[in-house]
Amino acid sequence: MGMIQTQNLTKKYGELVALDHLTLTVEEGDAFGFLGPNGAGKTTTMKILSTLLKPTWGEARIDGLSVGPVNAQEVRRIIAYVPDFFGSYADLTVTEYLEFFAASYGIMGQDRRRVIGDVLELTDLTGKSLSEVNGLSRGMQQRLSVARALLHDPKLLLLDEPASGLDPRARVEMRELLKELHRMGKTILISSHILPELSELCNKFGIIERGKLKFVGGKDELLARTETGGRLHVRVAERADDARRALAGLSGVTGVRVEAEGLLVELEAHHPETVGQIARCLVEAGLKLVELRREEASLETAFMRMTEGAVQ
Ligand SMILES: Nc1ncnc2c1ncn2[C@@H]1O[C@H](COP(=O)(O)OP(=O)(O)OP(=O)(O)O)[C@@H](O)[C@H]1O
Repeated sequence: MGMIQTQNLTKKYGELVALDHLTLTVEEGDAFGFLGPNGAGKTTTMKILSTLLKPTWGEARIDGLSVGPVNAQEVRRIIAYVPDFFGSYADLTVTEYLEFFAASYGIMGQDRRRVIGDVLELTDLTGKSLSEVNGLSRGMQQRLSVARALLHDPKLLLLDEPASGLDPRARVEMRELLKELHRMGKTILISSHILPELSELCNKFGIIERGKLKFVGGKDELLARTETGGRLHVRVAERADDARRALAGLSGVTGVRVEAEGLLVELEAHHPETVGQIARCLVEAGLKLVELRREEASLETAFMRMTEGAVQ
């Protein structure tokens, strides 16, 4: 049984079909990257899953429970929704803000103090507990949103573009936090329109465009679906020229260039086994392999091809 299961989930805003028969399963423990251009239907999906919006048609289940008015309270106990905006909270301090939400979940007294201490530590905000929420940086506000979402110890986190508007350092901090939550066993559904943003965290991806699911699968499957294979960065301890000669003859390799950082290997098509063949070839040639890395940009290309850049 999946942690999230949708069946023909459809949402219309008047004539506009924002979500078109979305059938999707996210297993318990997955970090699922939900990708799509602006207006694809990601927020609509998350809002339906978090009981905030009624579908026009179709069904969604969370941990086996049908999402709807009957189970709304139970579903809300299982999930946490982190929207892509942070509201304004007058002059509340970080602790007051968390106390407010903890109280709304019925967490009281000693428990409340302990839980708030725990989520502040996890999100690295302990030092900010007395600061005013409105004075925090955008990165800290996003982490505080996650802290708030964790108060009731949900099984499933629904995160709508949590990295949007963050500077590079804050993005890294957010990513590390989400990786930690995944390691702790939380199931994560995270949306973004930037693929490299998710490629490190997620074990599964779904691509949505104009409300329709275009693809579901792992990173390798995503790459395999595209026409060109992409590029690999290969570094050997020494004798880069010998490595170039050895790899140039390999089937599936269309070009090898020696660059300042190492070798750039162009592949005809992506097969997961090509990477293994390259490693074996270098080792058999007596070369010391230091690094073998797929160029992330090729994932970006995969995404562009898959969605054809069409936006509503
Ligand atoms: N309340 C609404 N009324 C009318 N149309 C809406 C409403 N909410 C969303 N839409 C439309 O539905 C479509 C899907 O929107 P949605 O916000 O789900 O997309 P998204 O993938 O989350 O995009 P973004 O990356 O921009 O947040 C868009 O065309 C949007 O304009």
